[in-house]
Amino acid sequence: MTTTATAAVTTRGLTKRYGSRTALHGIDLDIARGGVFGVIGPNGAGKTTTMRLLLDIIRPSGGELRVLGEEPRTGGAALRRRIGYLPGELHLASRIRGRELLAHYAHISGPVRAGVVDSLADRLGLDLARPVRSLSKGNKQKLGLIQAFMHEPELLVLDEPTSGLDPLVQQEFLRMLHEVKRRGGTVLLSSHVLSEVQQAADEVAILRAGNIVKLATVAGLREAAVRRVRVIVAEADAPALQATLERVPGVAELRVSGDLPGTVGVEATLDTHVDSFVKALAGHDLVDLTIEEPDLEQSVLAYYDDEAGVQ
Ligand SMILES: Nc1ncnc2c1ncn2[C@@H]1O[C@H](COP(=O)(O)OP(=O)(O)OP(=O)(O)O)[C@@H](O)[C@H]1O
Repeated sequence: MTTTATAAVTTRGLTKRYGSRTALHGIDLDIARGGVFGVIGPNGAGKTTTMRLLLDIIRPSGGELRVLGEEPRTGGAALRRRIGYLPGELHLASRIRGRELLAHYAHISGPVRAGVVDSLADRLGLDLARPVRSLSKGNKQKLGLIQAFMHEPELLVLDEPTSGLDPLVQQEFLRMLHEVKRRGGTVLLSSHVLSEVQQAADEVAILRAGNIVKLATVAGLREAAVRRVRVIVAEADAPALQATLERVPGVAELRVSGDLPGTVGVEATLDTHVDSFVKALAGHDLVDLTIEEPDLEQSVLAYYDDEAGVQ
């Protein structure tokens, strides 16, 4: 397999079968270093399976896989120390305190700089003196995040990282991701929640039933997403305006109405750049123009659909 020295993760034809069930149907991924890569998809899409393969918790049934230039199967403890991992399901039932548990993890993950654990606990609002088993779901998740981040690994693999976190803590988590990026680290995170991926990630893979159905930059998704536009035009000829706007590429659901005296109302959806639509209105006297934020959720959900084409 040809891998670039800079790739954080490369997979080719990565396949995973559990008995007769195929969870991953040969996926190809290239995750460059120094960015945040999001994997989204419905339940059972294969997000957790992909992450567990990267960590060598499970082994592929076929295909090839490199993580930080190494094969997870042979990378051993040395490779594991370069990665921070937050599993999707944390089982923390121990009587020991958070601080002791993190000290135990630090033996496995490798050196942790002085002050890092306290600083992370402070930022996330976690009391490290409490027994782990007495922590709420959200506080357990914070402990999981600290153990993933504390040794400042080159690659963070985070399975549903914000699950159970309140919005303020989520904001702090986003700042932590930006800091990882600034120091040249790479983050791979999975989520059900598009808004989270949208805020955090540069690129996304949409997984469905073990296949990648879309690979895109978040900026590209936004550009291709449908926006709703509303315009009020003064003193226009409604049928003529309708005819003009119908010819604009990417316009759909067009409604032109002259209900109010002296003005014409226009509503439409746009699935391309707003430029040609706005230019088609030039020469008219606009009373109001509203272009809504693109509805990314809607365009991503379309890929969850059975009809969506497989890339
Ligand atoms: N240990 C296992 N044994 C058998 N089948 C499994 C096992 N783990 C996962 N699967 C199956 O593999 C498929 C992918 O599961 P996976 O947990 O990777 O999906 P996911 O995208 O993480 O889903 P979710 O969003 O629900 O966490 C599913 O059909 C699941 O039932």
